[in-house]
Amino acid sequence: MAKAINTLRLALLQLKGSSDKTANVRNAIIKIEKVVKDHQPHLITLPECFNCPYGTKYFREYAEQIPDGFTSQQLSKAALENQVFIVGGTIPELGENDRIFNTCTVWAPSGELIAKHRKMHLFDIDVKGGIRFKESETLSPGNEFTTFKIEGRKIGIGICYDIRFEEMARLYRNDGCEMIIYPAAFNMTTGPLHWELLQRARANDNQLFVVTTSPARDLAADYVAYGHSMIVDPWAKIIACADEGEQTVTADIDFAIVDQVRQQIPVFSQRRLDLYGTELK
Ligand SMILES: O=C(O)CCC(=O)C(=O)O
Repeated sequence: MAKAINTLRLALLQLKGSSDKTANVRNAIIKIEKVVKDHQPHLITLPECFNCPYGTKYFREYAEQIPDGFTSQQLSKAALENQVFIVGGTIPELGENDRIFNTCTVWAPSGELIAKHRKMHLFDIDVKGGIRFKESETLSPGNEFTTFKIEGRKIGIGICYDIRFEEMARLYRNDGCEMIIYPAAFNMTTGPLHWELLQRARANDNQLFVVTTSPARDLAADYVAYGHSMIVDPWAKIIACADEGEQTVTADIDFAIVDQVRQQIPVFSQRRLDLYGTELK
């Protein structure tokens, strides 16, 4: 069996979106080409809803089939031409029975679709004086956990609100993941309160890397994203963080840190599984 790599170069593309799908996808492709030329990453991540405005009234109009739709085809081509893995943020997916999902695709350097995650926990909240959002008005939830391997390292995928559900992250840890990637778009109410906290909590609880990629903040948009795409290591240290604007963040992920933390603070083997547990149904 091939030996797992220790260092993974990661690039997060915090992209500014617009209502023009073709322009949004083209912007992503240009930024992919540039970061590959400048930094040669193994893996590139894109934001939640990077090809459309984030809002329930937009999802059906922008929805595409996967992998036959325009955005999938462009990401597949970009992965192949640039010889890079791409976690393609999310797009509204037109699925079976005319249902729409908020879906993340993962592309290998061969151009092949190697994983697809449909957001499991829909973002339905009503914070008085803050934000009301109800994805379930137009979206259906996914029912599958999603992992993929890159150079021998297992990575789990969640989407934005999924990060609030610690059981999901724990199940990924139980399954051997060393990183969880969440394309995400927090907002100006919950972002300042919970964005960093949740990432550091999931990283600390499960002793793995947590990676988020947000759209850039656009004060003119219906939904103003918080930005601050981030990489948190298994000690819960922030090792890279964007500001609010359109920005590319790169970092070398040292997987040896996963083993160090797990050996030095062995909470995983110290859990009282005789008294409690987190099980996949
Ligand atoms: O959980 C939050 O506060 C934000 C979640 C969100 O924006 C999303 O799921 O798209």
